[in-house]
Amino acid sequence: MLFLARMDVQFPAHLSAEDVTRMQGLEKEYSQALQQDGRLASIWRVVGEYANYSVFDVESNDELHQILSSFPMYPFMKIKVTPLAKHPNSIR
Ligand SMILES: O=C(O)CC1=CCC(=O)O1
Repeated sequence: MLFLARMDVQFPAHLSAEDVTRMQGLEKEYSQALQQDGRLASIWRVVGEYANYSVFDVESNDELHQILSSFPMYPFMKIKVTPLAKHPNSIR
């Protein structure tokens, strides 16, 4: 099952720069593991925003929820998920 997720990041003002850097490092590690195993099929930066669009390829809604809620920066992200179906005009 394919899902498009938009993630908007907003760190609280009281978080130190060191904590933000540490979070970003943990996020990168987790994100790259998901990319290695194919569940995070692609991730794109939204130009000019601290946000991304990501395509997930997973078995179920429950699996996607588990993945999203395990992102280290999950408490600091607003996430909007759109389920994707095959377009009838697609050649792939
Ligand atoms: O867009 C970001 O930087 C936050 C994020 C979520 C998953 C990821 O790899 O980065």
